Amino acid sequence: MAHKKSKSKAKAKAKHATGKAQILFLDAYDSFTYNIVSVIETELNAKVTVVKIDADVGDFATFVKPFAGVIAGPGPGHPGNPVAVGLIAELWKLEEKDLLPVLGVCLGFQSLVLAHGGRIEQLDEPRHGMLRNIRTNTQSIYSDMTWFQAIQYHSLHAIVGPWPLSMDLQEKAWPYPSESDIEQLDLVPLAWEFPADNNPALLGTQPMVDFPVLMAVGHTSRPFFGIQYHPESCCASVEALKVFSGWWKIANKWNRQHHRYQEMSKLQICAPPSPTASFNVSKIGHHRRRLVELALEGRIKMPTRADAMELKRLQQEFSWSKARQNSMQGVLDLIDDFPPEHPAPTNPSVGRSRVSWRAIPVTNLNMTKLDVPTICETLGLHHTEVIVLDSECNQRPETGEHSIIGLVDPRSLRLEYSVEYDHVRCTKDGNMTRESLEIYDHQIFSFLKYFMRSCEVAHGDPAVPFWGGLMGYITYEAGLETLGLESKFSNPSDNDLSFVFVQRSIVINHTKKIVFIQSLLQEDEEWISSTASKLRSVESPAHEDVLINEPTTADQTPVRSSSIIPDETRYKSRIRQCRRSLSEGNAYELCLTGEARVYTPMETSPWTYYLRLRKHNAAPFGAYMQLGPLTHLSSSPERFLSWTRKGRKDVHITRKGVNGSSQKMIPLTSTIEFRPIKGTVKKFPGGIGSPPISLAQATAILQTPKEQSENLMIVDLIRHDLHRMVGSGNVRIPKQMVVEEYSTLFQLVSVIQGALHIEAEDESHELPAIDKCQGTKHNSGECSYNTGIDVLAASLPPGSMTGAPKRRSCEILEALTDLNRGLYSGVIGYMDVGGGGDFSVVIRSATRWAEPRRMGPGPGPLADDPWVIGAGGAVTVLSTEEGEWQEMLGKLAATMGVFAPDKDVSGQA
Ligand SMILES: C=C(O[C@@H]1C=C(C(=O)O)C=C[C@H]1O)C(=O)O
Ligand SMILES: NC(=O)CC[C@H](N)C(=O)O
Repeated sequence: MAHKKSKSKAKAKAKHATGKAQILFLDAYDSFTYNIVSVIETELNAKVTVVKIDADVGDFATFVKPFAGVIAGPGPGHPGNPVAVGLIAELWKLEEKDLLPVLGVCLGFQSLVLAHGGRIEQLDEPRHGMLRNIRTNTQSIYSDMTWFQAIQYHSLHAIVGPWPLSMDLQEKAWPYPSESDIEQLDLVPLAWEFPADNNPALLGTQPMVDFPVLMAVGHTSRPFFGIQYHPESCCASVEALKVFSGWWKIANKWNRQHHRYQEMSKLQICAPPSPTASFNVSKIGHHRRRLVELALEGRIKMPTRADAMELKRLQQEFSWSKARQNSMQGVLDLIDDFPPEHPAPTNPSVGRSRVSWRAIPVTNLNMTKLDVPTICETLGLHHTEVIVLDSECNQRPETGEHSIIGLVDPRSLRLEYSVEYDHVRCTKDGNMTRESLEIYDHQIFSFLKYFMRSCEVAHGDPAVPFWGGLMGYITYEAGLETLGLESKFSNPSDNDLSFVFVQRSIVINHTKKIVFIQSLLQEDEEWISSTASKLRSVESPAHEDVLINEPTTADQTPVRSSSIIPDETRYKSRIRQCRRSLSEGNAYELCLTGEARVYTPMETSPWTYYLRLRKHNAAPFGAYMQLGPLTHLSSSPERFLSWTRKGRKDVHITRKGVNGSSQKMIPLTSTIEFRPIKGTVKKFPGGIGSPPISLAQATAILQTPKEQSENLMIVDLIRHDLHRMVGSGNVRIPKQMVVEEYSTLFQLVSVIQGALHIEAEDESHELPAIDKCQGTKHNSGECSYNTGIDVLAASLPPGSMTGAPKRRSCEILEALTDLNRGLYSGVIGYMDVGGGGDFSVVIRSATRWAEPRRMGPGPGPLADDPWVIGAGGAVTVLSTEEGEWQEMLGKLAATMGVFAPDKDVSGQA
């Protein structure tokens, strides 16, 4: 009894201030890291600290001491490459006295094997996103598990002892190896993938190897384990997850036996700053600011554990926060008439301004032709600067309910940014000021978050997704910057991000047939009324059934144009290079793209091309954008990311007060949604005009391992991006791999949603727990909160346009290109003053930039500036050169067709 008591005391001590055991995750820049973190935090009730493999952690043995265990994560590259594994290799060098339990996953597993006398070889047929039956020896980390299904993401495989086993050995009874084999080895196999367990009926394909592949090992004397597969993938069986609790049980036992808990409980975790921390805008919230003020005035002592360093840090943040407030005040002053009295950025709930709006039901107006083109043409918007997010065509309730027309005029405030500079250009009426990003952590998204927070508006109609706010675009290169990568090529226009503050807008609800005319300007009744009466004057067409598909000027045939498409030989050679990278284990999927250029004569207006595009290639995320040097026509089927305005959902979270008491609160929640597309089938295999294939035929093609694995990899990548921002256990997949039909293609679509709990710092009446403030130092970021803008910044560029793992994929693709992607592969959309946002992926689109010589005020692009049309597709190890080339051409054709090219000059782009 006495023995039992002391044991539980030790256990309790092991738990740190959060009351949870601490696990270290060494992240090898993978795109599945936070999916594993989520499983561990939810299944093991532990707190995970994520540290990059190249972080500066000082003495490694000292650094790992406070942790109850380590996960050595998956990642790109070879385990023998010190750069690929970084700190993971240090685990195996720890002295006996410093040992602690480790679970290696994939790359981490391979590193474990390599460090203990095993070999690493390349598989002939790498498996990326493949479901496999895996058989265990039912012991060690697998007690009670005989077999399960898991996903594999590896090109390399590990070999220990005399294996790989030949086919005939596989027939022998488990367990392998024999006792005598074990004696000579440091590592014993714990799980295998046997070809016989993975027959073609399960896989829908031939088994890829004819020998068993090692799936897990355990060290014979040290607390080291490793698994080759991915149990955390959304397509793995629930059974597969048990390995984590199996490992945790052993880890706890080992820690107890080695009296680690007593020591751990005395130690502070000292990890480099968290990658999950949100941008600085909210880091110093209202109450913390007050706290610092009081401390500075000497009226309070900083609560326990807030030492002099912490106070100094807060003090600095405080002064930077003041600087940001001043800078933002200057920017807000540029906005006409809005808001009348700026709310203090730290307390936006005070003095929120109102949206003036008027809703006009189409039926009341007796108009049957109030479609997007008609509205634009009636109001004369089609030949001016304007942003039209057009979801009228091919609508699905979940994507195509609203269209948004944002009016732009010279008095509108524009915010522009280039990755080359550390400032935002704020332009109004042709006058430009530069706001330094230094006080925003050099982060444009931090500036945007602060800006949006500063002009938050309440009291609009909750049924309208956009009341006004920023509309515009973010290029692929601006996305690369968020990953810490630099593009070799600069954007021709100098704008990697461009938003306009839209104060007058028209939102059309296509399902309910209501038009909302809205203004953020004070006393803008006159504009609202005159717009309403212009729309009322639209005459009903004689035939009502031609609404969407027959826009007025769509069939005006454009005059001759010429085009350049990517060079076949070069593109195919790039496909081969992608496949080589995949085989070497440097990536799991790579979204390769090419670019076509179309030269059109001046006579045909961009609006005419847009009308043709929306007619012939209708899509839920259509867009027409005339903004400064840019003209953009889009028929994108793909939502990148949307987030709802924050609202109270019926979820309770427990929050710790300063005095240690815990309180239940209903958090403000924003629902985040990603809608990636991966998997494409042409609808007209014999060319446009030929007989289409049916949905059932397309589904049969899209339900093959090639297409499904392509989609799965991106779903897992997005789950990771989202888990990282919304926290463990807050991500779900309401739709997985559903076939959707579009004008010229069938696509495989998944929907991933996350619940982002926004800590209501401003609304709460108590000081935030200082514990949480310190949390930012080690990974929690809990004292501030993330918003949709943080999720946007943390998820660019769109995973479906990069491949996985994202960062390494971008590097590989960058080396394979000789052009920047610009707006293609970027995103366009809006951030609403009410707090929501929605962005689509820029694909199936055409973009025309004015040459730099004509930049600045003046006309937009001229006719001799080419339309740039990007297209591509995901290359996996199952891709063929011809298949990928054709897929890219198919996607190009859908957009290029609207320019009616009569002359193709191949070979230069
Ligand atoms: C690269 C493109 O599309 C991307 C690639 C897809 C695929 O590989 O199946 C599907 C949709 C997009 O995420 C493109 O349209 O140019
Ligand atoms: N998922 C991983 O960790 C992959 C490990 C290694 N790069 C491979 O491809 O085999």
